Amino acid sequence: MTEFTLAELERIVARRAASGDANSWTAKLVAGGIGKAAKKLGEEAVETVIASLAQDRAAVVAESADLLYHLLVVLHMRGVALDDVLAELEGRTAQTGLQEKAARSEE
Ligand SMILES: N=c1c2ncn([C@@H]3O[C@H](COP(=O)(O)OP(=O)(O)OP(=O)(O)O)[C@@H](O)[C@H]3O)c2ncn1[C@@H]1O[C@H](COP(=O)(O)O)[C@@H](O)[C@H]1O
Repeated sequence: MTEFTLAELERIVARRAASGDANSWTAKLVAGGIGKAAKKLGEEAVETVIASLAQDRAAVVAESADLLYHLLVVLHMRGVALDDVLAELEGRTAQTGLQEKAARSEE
């Protein structure tokens, strides 16, 4: 299992966004503005849907990776931390009372 985390990718995105590096896709996306970045995110979402409907596992993995990366870029541009999203998800889990059950089933 990989040890790579979305938190790590979030930090990379922040670093590359600020780099101004002409070779950086992240810097290019950020320089293009939220409209273009959000449109790209939408395209990646659609490509993920198409891949999932085609039952193409490799494509689902690749498109999901594109989707998560572009989501992190848009979150960065909007000043939303990944932690805020995770806290929202955690809150929903707590609401349904499933958090403890999930933890127990791992024991
Ligand atoms: N995870 C990604 C990542 N996923 C996708 N992409 C880029 O997103 C771009 C768009 O993807 P597409 O599939 O749409 O490919 P495309 O050829 O541009 O297609 P179209 O424009 O024709 O639609 C491509 O240039 C991909 O390289 C990514 N670019 C960067 N990262 C991460 O960000 C880090 C920093 O990258 P740079 O900012 O480029 O230094 C990298 O080390 C990676 O960890």
